[in-house]
Amino acid sequence: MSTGAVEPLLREALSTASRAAHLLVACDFDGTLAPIVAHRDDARALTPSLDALGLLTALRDTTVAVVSGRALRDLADVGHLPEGVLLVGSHGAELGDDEPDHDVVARRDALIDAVRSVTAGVDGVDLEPKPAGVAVHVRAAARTDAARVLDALRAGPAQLPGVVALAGKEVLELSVVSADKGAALEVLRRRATATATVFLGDDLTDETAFERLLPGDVGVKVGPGVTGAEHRVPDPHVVADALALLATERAAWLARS
Ligand SMILES: O=P(O)(O)OC[C@H]1O[C@H](O[C@H]2O[C@H](CO)[C@@H](O)[C@H](O)[C@H]2O)[C@H](O)[C@@H](O)[C@@H]1O
Repeated sequence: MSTGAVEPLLREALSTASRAAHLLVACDFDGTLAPIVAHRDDARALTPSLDALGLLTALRDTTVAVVSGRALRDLADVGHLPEGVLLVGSHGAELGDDEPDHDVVARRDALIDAVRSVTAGVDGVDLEPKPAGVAVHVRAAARTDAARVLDALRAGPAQLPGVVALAGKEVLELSVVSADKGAALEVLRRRATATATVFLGDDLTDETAFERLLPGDVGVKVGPGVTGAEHRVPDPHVVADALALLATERAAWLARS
C-alpha cells in the first residue's frame, strides 16, 4: 500500500474517523473510484480501491456505499463492486430496488422525446436513459455543437414542469424526480446509525454531499475545482491510497478495541 500521496492532514482526519463507533464510507463512482474515460461503458474502478472497499465491508460496525449518478442497474453492471457495498443510483433517486411508478416512466419518456428533438442529428451527442431521466453526454461533440445543445436543453426540456437539471462532467442530466447525493447521504447515515462519515467525490453533483457533512466527518474532493470539501486528492489513484489507509487503520482499531 502506498499512502505517501495522501496529505498528512487527510491522513490524520482518516485516522480519527477510523475510530468511529460506526463508520460510513461513501464514494462517488465515475472520477473517484473509476478514472474518467471517453465512453461510459468502459469506466472501471481501480483494483486497489475495490480491494480497500472489500476490506472495509468485511469489518464490523462499518457501512460502505457507492452513491452514483448512474442508474442503479448500470452501476451494478459496470461497478463490479464487492459484495456488501450498498449501491445508490441516479444521484439518490434510486436508493433501493423499487421500479419507478408508471407516472414517472410516462414523464421520463416525454422528457426523452423533448431531448431528442434538440439533439437529433448532432454528431457526438450520446443519450443515456435512466429510470427517471436522461443524461445527455457531449464529450465527443464538437465544442460549438456541445455548447449549442447544452444551451438549447437548458432553455427547452429543462424548463418542462417538474424537470430538474444537474450539470456534470461533459454531461447535462435531466430528471423528472428531484434527488441529490446530500439527501441520499443523510438517509444512508441514518440507516447505518453512523457516528462518522467519509465521503469522496469529484464532480459538482457531489457538492450536496459535502455540504451535509458534520464535524468529525471527512469530505474529500477528487481533482481540481471549487469545493466545499475540506480535503483534496489529485486523482482516483490517490483515492485508492486513502481508502487503503482507512481500511488498514479501521481494521487495526477494531482489533484493539
Ligand atoms: O456520480 P458518478 O458516479 O460520478 O456518475 C456521474 C456520471 O458518470 C458517468 O458519466 C461521466 O463518466 C463517463 C465515464 O468516465 C464520462 O465519459 C462522462 O463524460 C462523465 O460525465 C455516467 O455516464 C453518468 O450517468 C453519471 O451521472
